[in-house]
Amino acid sequence: MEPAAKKARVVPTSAGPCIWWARNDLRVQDNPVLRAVVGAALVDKRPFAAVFCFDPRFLDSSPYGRVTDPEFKKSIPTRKEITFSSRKTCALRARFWIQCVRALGEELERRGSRLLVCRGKPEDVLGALPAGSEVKCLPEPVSIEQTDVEEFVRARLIAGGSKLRTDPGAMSLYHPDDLPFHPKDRPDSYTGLGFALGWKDIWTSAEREEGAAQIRGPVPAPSVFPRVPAGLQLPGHIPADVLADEVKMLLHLGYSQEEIDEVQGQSIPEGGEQAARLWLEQWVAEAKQAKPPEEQPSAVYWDLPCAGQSGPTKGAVDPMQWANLTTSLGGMRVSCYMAVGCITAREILSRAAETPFHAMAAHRLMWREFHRMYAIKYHRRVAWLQGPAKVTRTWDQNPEVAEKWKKGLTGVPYIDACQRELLKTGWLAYKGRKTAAHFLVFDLWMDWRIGAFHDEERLLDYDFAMNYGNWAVVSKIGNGGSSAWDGSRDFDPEHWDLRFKLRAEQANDPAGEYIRRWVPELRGVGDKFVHTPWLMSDADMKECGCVLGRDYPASLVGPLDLVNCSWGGDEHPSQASDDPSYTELRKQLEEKDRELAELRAGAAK
Ligand SMILES: Cc1cc2nc3c(=O)[nH]c(=O)nc-3n(C[C@H](O)[C@H](O)[C@H](O)COP(=O)(O)OP(=O)(O)OC[C@H]3O[C@@H](n4cnc5c(N)ncnc54)[C@H](O)[C@@H]3O)c2cc1C
Repeated sequence: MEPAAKKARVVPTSAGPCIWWARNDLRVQDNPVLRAVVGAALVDKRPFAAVFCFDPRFLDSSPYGRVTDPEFKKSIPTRKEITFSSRKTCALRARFWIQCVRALGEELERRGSRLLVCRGKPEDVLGALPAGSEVKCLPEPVSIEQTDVEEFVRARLIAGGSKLRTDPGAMSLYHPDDLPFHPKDRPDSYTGLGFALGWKDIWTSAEREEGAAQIRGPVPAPSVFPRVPAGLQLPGHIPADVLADEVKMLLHLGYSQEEIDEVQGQSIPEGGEQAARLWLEQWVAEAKQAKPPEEQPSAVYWDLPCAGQSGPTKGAVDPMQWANLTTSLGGMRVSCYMAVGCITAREILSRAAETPFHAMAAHRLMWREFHRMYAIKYHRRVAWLQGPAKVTRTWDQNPEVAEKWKKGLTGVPYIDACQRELLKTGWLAYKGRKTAAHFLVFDLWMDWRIGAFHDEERLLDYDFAMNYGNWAVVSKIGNGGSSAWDGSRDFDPEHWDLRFKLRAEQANDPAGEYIRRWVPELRGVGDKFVHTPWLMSDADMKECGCVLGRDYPASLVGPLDLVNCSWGGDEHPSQASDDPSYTELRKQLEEKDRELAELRAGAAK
C-alpha cells in the first residue's frame, strides 16, 4: 500500500494529472518521491505520468557558472562572465544518461505506466501541462542552477493554475527531518559531522551510538500505478524511434557527428536501475569472498596535504593503490549510478553491511553526505573562485596550459595517464582525480575552476556537490577554520607534495603499468624512466624511440627529483639514500636539469 498523504488534500474539481518530474532519481525502487506522487494519484483517483526533460542548458557549451542566469540578473554585482571552453555535459555522459532514461521508461512501461521524455527547459515542458496538474519532484538544494530551475518551474506552474511540490526523497543518506541540526549549522569538519550523527568513529568503524540519527531503510517500488492520462502532449516530446537510437538521440541533443563518432567506440557501464543493482550485487558477492581491509596487501601510502594528512607510511593499506582498484577494496564504482539516481546511498549501505567492507562503505558514503551538506550550506559560494573561505590568491588562467592539462600533455607521466583515462572512459579513481587536481592548482598555479569545469564536462559520475566539494578540498578554498577544509595553506614552490605523491606511485607501480596503459608514447620507455622520462639521456631516448619534446612533451614543471623527497623531516620510507641506483639517478638529474629547462621553454612557446 502506498503511503497516505500527510495532510488532508484539497483536490480542485478540475484536477489535472499527477506528474512525477524525474530528475536525478531515475529509478522505481527506493524512490520515496515516486511513491508519494503515485500514492496521491491513487487516493485522488487522478491519472499519473512521469516526465523527464533533457535540458539544453545543461548540455551545451556555456560560460562557467550559472547557465540559469545568463544575464546575471540574480547574481552579485561584481560577477563577470568567464569562458573556460568546456561543455556542461560531454557526449559520453549524455550517452549514459540516455541509457538510464530509456531504462526507466521501459521499467515504467512494464509496470503499466509511462515516461514522457522531452528535450526542452523543464519550465517550458511542464509549464504546458493542463491547469490543475500537480507536479512532484526531488529538489536539488546542493546546486544553485538546479534550485533556479525549480523556481522557474514553480512560477510557470502556478501561472498556469498548477502546482509544484517537492520531497527530499532518498538523494541523501539522511532525511533532513532526521538530522539533529539545521542544515545551515552542520559541523564543518568531517569528524565532527560523524560524531553529531552518532557514528562512533566514522573514519574506521560502521558502529553507531545508541540514539544515533536514523538512516531510513530503502522503500519498495509502488505496487500499483494509476492510469496514464489520455492524450497528454508536451512540447519537445522525443519520438520513440529517436529515443531508442543512441546516435539519433545524441544528434537530437545537439552533439556533432564528430563528438558522436568519438564516443560510440568508448566503453561505459550499462546505464539504468537494473544494471546498477546488478553491479552492486556483483560487488557484494565479490566483497563477501575478499579478505577484510586490514589483511589486504600493503603499499606505500602517501596522501596529498589537502584535508589533514600525516607523513608517508610504509606497509599501510592503501585502498586506492592502483593494483587495488580492480578489487572490492578499491571501491564500488557506483558513483555514476548514484549521480543519476539509479541506486541510492541507503540501499548501498544496507547491502555493504553484509560484507567485511561495511566500515569502508560507510566512511565513503559519509564523505558524499558531507559534501552534500557543504553544498547546501554554502550554496552559490561553492562555485566562487575564492570559495566560502574567501581565499585570496593569484590564479593563472593560461588557456594553453589548461589545454595541456585537460588533454594529458603535461609531460608528467602519472598526471597524463590520469587525465587521459578520464577522457577515454569518463572515470578516474579518487586519488587520480585528487592528484591531477592538486597538480593543476599547486604546481601549475591555475584557477581551480578550470579543472572543476573540465571534470563537470567529462566525469560520468559528475555531481555538483561531489565535484565542487572535492575541488574545494583540494584547492583549500573551503570554509577554513579548524576543520577538514583547513589543511595547510602553505605554498610549495619545490613541488615536494607532488614529488612525494609521484614517488609513492613509482614505489607501488615500479613498471609503470598504469602509465603504459594510458600513455602509449611511453610504452617503449624502460621501467627505470617510465615515471621520470626527463632522466633519460639522448642515447636512452633514441634507443626506446621516445624523444622528449618530440614524441612526448617535456614536463611543464621541469624535471622532478623523485629521489630526494622528504616531507616535514620524514624520509620517504621507500627512499634508500644509499641505494646506488638512486645515487646514479641523482647525478643524471643534475646533468639533465639545464637541458630540460631549455626543452620546457621551447615547448611552452
Ligand atoms: C577533484 C575531484 C572531483 C570529484 N568529482 C566527483 C563527482 O563529480 N562525482 C562523484 O560522485 N564523486 C566525485 N569525486 C569523489 C570520488 O572520486 C568519487 O566519488 C569516487 O572515486 C567514486 O568511486 P566509487 O564509486 O568506486 O567510490 P567508493 O570509493 O566505492 O565510494 C562509494 C561512494 O561513496 C561516495 N564517495 C566516495 N569518496 C567520496 C569523496 N571523496 N567525495 C564524495 N563522495 C565520495 C561516492 O558516492 C561513491 O560512489 C571527486 C573527487 C575529486 C578529488
